[in-house]
Amino acid sequence: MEVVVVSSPLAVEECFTKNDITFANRPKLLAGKILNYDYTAVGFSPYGEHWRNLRRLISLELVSANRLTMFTNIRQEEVWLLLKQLFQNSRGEFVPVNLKSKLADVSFNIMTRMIAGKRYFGKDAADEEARQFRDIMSEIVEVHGNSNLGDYLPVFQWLDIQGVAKRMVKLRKKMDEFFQLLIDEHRKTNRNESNISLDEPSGSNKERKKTLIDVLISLQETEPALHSDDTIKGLVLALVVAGTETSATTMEWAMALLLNHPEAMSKAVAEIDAHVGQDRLLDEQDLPKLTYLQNIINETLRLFPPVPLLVPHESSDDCTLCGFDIPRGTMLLVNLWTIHRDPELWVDAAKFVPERFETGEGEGYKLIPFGAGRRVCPGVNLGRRVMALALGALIQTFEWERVGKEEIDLTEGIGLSMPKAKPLQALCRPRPATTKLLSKV
Ligand code: HEM
Repeated sequence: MEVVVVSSPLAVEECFTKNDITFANRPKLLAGKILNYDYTAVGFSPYGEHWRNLRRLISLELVSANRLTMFTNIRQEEVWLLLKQLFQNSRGEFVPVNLKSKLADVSFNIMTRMIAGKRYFGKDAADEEARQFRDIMSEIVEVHGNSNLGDYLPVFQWLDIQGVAKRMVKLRKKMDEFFQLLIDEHRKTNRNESNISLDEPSGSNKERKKTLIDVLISLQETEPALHSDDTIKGLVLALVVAGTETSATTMEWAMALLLNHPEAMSKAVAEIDAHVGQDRLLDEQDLPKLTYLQNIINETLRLFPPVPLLVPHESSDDCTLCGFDIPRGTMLLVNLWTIHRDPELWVDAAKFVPERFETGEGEGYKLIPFGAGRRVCPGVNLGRRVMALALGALIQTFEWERVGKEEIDLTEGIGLSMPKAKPLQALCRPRPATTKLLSKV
């Protein structure tokens, strides 16, 4: 397979405007072939029209305005739980916090509660089911994080010298059984509870919740072909793979950058104090007013995009790109990392300057951390909400400091979504002005 790497905004624009239909496919990479093998509707699937069904389901059933509202309290509760834990640990003093794992817990628990009404991460998620899910997730991250040579050099496909294919086959079986049990459990509970309202907001962890799986099972009755168990499993897989690590790593990078730039942190705190105050916790309705906070997130996504080459695309037909002939079946990689740091496109490209977005510096195809065109990330609104809510709440209520005097090391590591090489540790203590507020959470 030929591979084309694009690293200029003009070429990106041509890919996702003139050639958007041609590049709407995904190549048959090993991860997609094996992990999604049985799931004919899976989003990452290159096959036929199936990805359209997955995107339709995500748009309508998870990230539509209605559904985002329905799941608001899950996002809010998970953020509050994090604040509560930090508050209890700190007892008013600066204490070290492993931010990487805390932010990952929030991100994963929000997603698994929306999907299945379950919390699988954190100290209180200690049962066997939670352990199994965490094992599956860490294995997915590991096998996806390491490139598979066979995807790029066909001779290695036969040899499987990295043993990736064997591991994936095993992992698929484990995952399939886990997700099937989850669906069966929901189906059984739904039968026993004849009158659950699907639009009723979800409650706390102890209550019966209306989850994405409930919604899909009910749709299965009316349109079985579009909502088979395989479709549901494929959707769950796509969401936990695509929608958790991405947000968690971005929040971790954002906190690392803020710790290295205390002036930006102070500005963000001042903005929150001005628009929200110190007598209540910020909520999602405050987010549109917090433009500096949004700029911090954009600047983080510019410097550390969690999907730095986008998910690979494939041409379904011959086409031309910037005057070059591109044959059908070519893999397209978009090098966002290079575009986002190109000194020809950005002033002080390597520096963390959230203010640059106040003057419209990121317009056009220069900043595309969520991709573009018809395969653009469908979770952009959800991801942005979760990140802004969690970061805003952490900044509003705690003072943050580096563990040592030296700057936080910003070296990138290897993983599913460009993680920090060294997990972020920081010191935090409640802000005097918000201690009373925290004690009520
Ligand atoms: C910081 C947060 C996130 C970032 C930076 C991000 C980024 C991306 C990127 C770059 C792509 C590939 C686009 C392309 O190939 O053109 C993508 C695809 C995808 N994202 Fe996200 N994403 C984030 C959060 C989420 C969330 C919260 C969800 C959950 C709904 C999600 C679900 C997906 C899915 C299902 C796809 C595959 C779409 C397809 O193949 O048609 N993402 N994301």
